[in-house]
Amino acid sequence: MDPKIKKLQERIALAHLGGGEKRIAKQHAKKKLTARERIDYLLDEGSFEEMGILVTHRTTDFGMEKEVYFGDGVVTGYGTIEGRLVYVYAQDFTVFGGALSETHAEKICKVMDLAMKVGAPVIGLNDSGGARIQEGVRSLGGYADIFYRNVQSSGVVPQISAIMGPCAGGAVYSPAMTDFTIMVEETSYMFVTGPNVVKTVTNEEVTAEELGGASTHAVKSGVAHRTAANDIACMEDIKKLLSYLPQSNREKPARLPYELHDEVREELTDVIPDNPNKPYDMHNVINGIIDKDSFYEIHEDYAENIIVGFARLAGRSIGIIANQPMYLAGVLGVNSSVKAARFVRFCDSFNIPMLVLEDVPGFLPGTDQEWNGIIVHGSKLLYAFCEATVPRVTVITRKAYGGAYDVMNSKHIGADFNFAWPTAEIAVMGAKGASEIIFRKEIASAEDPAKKLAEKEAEYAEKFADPYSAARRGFIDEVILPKNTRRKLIKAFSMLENKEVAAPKRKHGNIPL
Ligand SMILES: CCC(=O)SCCNC(=O)CCNC(=O)[C@H](O)C(C)(C)COP(=O)(O)OP(=O)(O)OC[C@H]1O[C@@H](n2cnc3c(N)ncnc32)[C@H](O)[C@@H]1OP(=O)(O)O
Repeated sequence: MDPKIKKLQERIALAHLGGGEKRIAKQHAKKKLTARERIDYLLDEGSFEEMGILVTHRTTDFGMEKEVYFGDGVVTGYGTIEGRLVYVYAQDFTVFGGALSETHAEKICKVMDLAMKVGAPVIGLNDSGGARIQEGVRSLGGYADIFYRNVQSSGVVPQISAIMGPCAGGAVYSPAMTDFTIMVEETSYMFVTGPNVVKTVTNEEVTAEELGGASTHAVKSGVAHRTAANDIACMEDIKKLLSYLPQSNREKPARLPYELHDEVREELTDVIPDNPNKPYDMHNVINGIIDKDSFYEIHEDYAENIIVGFARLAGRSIGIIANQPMYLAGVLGVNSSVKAARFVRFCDSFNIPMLVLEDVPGFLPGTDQEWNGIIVHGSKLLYAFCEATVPRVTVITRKAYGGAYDVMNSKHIGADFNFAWPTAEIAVMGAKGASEIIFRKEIASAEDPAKKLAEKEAEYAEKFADPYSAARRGFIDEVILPKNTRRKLIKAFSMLENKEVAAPKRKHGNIPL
């Protein structure tokens, strides 16, 4: 063989070996795939084109010149998923524990820059011990170069992070600034400071899993949008998520071919209980409206009083934001407001129409909420809806009370089409609370105050606990039968297909943070 060709082939073979067979075996023993195996599962077969396979680090401190690996601990390049272009980087834990060096960061930045120029998603498969300790500040600079690009790319191309091993210290901020973070159960963790530092500083004893494992971040902090049982499930999940998204903010999401045959859904007729205080599962409403089995939920186990996720409606990708009466009666709180606001902004950035399903008795009262800033956090959701210019449709299924009525995509803040079911109650507050305030004196001076309260409650409910007062003013465009909701929404979103809104000229708004 030509020695020049042999030299190239040897280098490529070495690059494919990463940190060597022993370290690969260690990675497998931890039930983790290697960087290259992950890319193989993620991309269409044979579509991966690697970039920078021969890059090596430039460090000579601490004897590093003797420890050099082709690729320098990260596999980068582009390929396709279901035929659509994506850029990918996968950190290779077998090389210096996937630690990020100056050159490792340069490789990541290169694909991020290309993604911006071309307009295609970036997928980061993170598995790293953090900053390459031997490189000091050069490694920190590399992180900052990535953070800067995360922000420049935000709202331009979708960015998805999979956490498939350690992710600690400053390294956590790149995934946090991407659009979606999916964590692999039991083999991944994310924290700013690990259990040892926590013990030293606060004397708290906590395991890495408790502090920053997948379930902690999916349930308690909301840092993880989804979790996956293992590496392969994680790759499948990324593919599914991408199917709802456009390539960039310059496009609309792809519409799947769909033959209409099931627009009337009788199962929605009885979904609302007779007793207005009885909970029901809003998932039943969602599934009663969307294309079969198309709901992809985000933050499923976090702030469960609101549901957000993607779905398809006659093949069209939509974002759904829905109050969940099963949890805290569907009230808006600090966490649910932030969860929904972030999702609304994502949908708006990427031209994904939004459907709001509303059953909200108001904001969660209490010192905990007030002291944790419900005023600021609740206003994030209001702000996010107000600035959204994508097609926006609301269906009020039951309660729409108080300020929460305004916030949940009311007509007043720019919604395009607002439907209500006959079971809707659109009012300042529930009939009991309202009667206790406005008829206080009458009730107190009555012979039987409880009876009087019940009478007044019924009177108030009769007057306001329905959709008609709002419909008379045009705040509701149409009161519809639940079974026709799907049909009405398909038509409304189709009518809104070419919606355009000219935004005022400004650098950016100042969303309350
Ligand atoms: C932006 C600011 C930051 O990132 S500050 C955070 C800096 N990073 C750290 O403090 C984490 C240091 N590493 C660790 O604690 C452990 O290696 C972790 C990540 C927990 C993994 O443990 P374990 O699965 O047992 O693997 P291990 O320790 O045997 O490591 C595998 C090989 O990787 C290396 N490694 C690891 N981290 C780094 C790093 N940050 N810089 C350079 N090398 C690193 C280890 O030395 C080890 O190498 P080798 O395979 O034994 O040759």
